[in-house]
Formats: sequence, structure tokens, C-alpha cells
Amino acid sequence: MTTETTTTASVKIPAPATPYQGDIARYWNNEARPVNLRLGDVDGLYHHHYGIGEVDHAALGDPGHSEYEKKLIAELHRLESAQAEVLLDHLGPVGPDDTLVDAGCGRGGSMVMAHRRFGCKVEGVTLSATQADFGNRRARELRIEDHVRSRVCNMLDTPFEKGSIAASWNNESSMYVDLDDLFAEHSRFLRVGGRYVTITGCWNPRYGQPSKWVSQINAHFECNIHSRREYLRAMADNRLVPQTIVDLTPDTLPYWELRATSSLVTGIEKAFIESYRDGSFQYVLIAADRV
Ligand SMILES: C[S@@+](CC[C@H](N)C(=O)[O-])C[C@H]1O[C@@H](n2cnc3c(N)ncnc32)[C@H](O)[C@@H]1O
Ligand SMILES: CC(C)=CCC/C(C)=C/COP(=O)(O)OP(=O)(O)O
Ligand SMILES: [Mg+2]
Repeated sequence: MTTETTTTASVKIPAPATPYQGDIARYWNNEARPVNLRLGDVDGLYHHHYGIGEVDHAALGDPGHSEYEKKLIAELHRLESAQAEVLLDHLGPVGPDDTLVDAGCGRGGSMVMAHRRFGCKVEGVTLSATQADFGNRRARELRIEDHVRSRVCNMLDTPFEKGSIAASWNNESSMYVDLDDLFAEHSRFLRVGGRYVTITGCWNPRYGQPSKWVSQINAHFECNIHSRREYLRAMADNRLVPQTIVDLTPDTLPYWELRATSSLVTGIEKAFIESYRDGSFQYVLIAADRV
């Protein structure tokens, strides 16, 4: 589409490619859940993904203690940042002269972490002008705006030059798009030998079809969770060859069990816990080589 609208910051942004993308842009423009903002306030890294790893019960201390809720929020945030660190671990060797792409970058927490680790440029795309403004404001506050930039852009149609990107990722953002279109675009802008990583929730073909819990998660977030099989097939069709596949389901359950006890519950905790337990849904990391 050629139509352009203007954001409050007077930056030209493209009109959504489809009515669905317009709905998703609105969803994230209006999102302000305490579970995301209060966790981000812990250290200024704002995530829209979930956590992995063992809960540090010693750090949490006694649930009756007046500081317990604050410690619980810090612990959930620590597990979400640990998730992003594991994603970055799989990007392969990245140097300061490289550029990375965060497809569906949210408020940009993972981008800041990637820049801190590699010293490189990180380009993020999101459908939400509110999120892009938030991420760019954080980058300015951290004085890294020359390296970390968010823009309003459809991840299926990006301005990045063919073969110009060392590594790219989708962190819980691939359930909003057609996977063939998504991987065709990553494959286009990644250099040969580059790395693609996703952490995602996917339904398990061994279960048969998407379970009622998966349907609830789709309705809650207006997304469309794909199956594990679809990921592997679409990668194979787009010159992305899986190098590592990790089932993170057992590693994310402690996060959900802890979150379900907090004051910041959103009502979706049961669907994640039940679907991970009954095997109908899996939390996976896939790292693939662009060949
Ligand atoms: C659950 S959030 C994940 C954010 C981020 N990856 C993180 O880990 O914090 C999903 C993100 O996907 C983005 N998104 C969904 N569809 C998109 C599309 N077609 N193009 C660009 N971004 C998209 C949303 O705008 C949102 O920022
Ligand atoms: C694994 C799956 C299926 C993810 C769906 C995408 C999604 C909405 C992720 C978390 O965002 P968030 O951090 O804004 O959600 P919440 O408010 O629940 O923390
Ligand atoms: Mg969250």
C-alpha cells in the first residue's frame, strides 16, 4: 500500500498492509499491562515475552514479608531477561560492525541487550508507533540511539538491503504472520551464513490439532499460533536450515507457576500452564543457518 499516515512525532508511517495488521497495531498501541511495565521498571529493559529458568526461592524469601511482591516482580523480570540472553546466545559470532534485525521488537528490551553484548547496530520493526516511540526514547535515554533504532514497519516487507544483515530474530512475534512470507523476508535480508533465531510458542502436532488452551491464547492476544511442523517446513522452503532446536517448555513452566501467584496476573496463566502440561503446546527455540 502507498497510503501514509503521520504519527504524533511527525514521522511518516505506512498504513497497515491488511486490516488484521491494523488491529494488531491498535492492540499494541493500547497495551499498558502492569505485568509488563512494572517488570520493565526494575532495570529499564522492557520485554513482551515470557521467562525461563529455575525460580530463585532464596531471593524471593518469605511470602508474608512486606517486600515479597517487589521481589517477585524482580524475579519474573530476571527470568524474562534470561530468556532473551538464551536467544542472543544462539545468534552466533556477531561483531561491532554487524547489523541485527529484531522482527516484532516490542518496546525494545532485547535490542538493548543485543547492543550491550555485541556493540553492534540493532534495527527493530514493530507495527505499533507507541512501541517504536517508547523504544527510541529508551535508546536516547541510554545514549545508544546511534546503534539501536525501532521503526514502524511490517516485518514481511522491510527496507533492509538483500544480504545485509548478520543475524535476525523473532522473539514471540511470529504468531502474527504467515510463516512462508516471514521466512522469505528474513532469508532475503540475511547474508548467506547468517543466523536466524526464534523463540515461540507452537502447537504440538503430536497432540493432533490446536487444543482449547491454544485457542484461548489465540483469542487473548488476537494471534494465530502455528504448529511446530509449520515452522520446520517453512524454514526448509526458505533456505533456513535448523542448527539447534530446544524444547524450552520445562524451562518456562516455573515462570508461569510463579506468575500465577502474583498480583499481576492477567487471566491467561492457566491456559499456558495447562497446555504446557498436557503437551498440546510447546515453547521452543529454533536457530537456523541461512544457506
Ligand atoms: C509479543 S510482542 C514481542 C515483542 C518483542 N519481540 C519482545 O520480545 O519483547 C509481539 C510484537 O510483534 C509485533 N508484530 C506483530 N506483527 C507484526 C508485523 N507484521 N510486522 C512487525 N511487527 C509485528 C508487534 O507489534 C509486537 O511488537
Ligand atoms: C508464547 C506466545 C503464544 C506468545 C504470544 C505473543 C505474546 C502476546 C507474548 C507476550 O507478550 P506480553 O509480555 O505483552 O504478554 P503478557 O501481558 O501476558 O505478559
Ligand atoms: Mg509480559
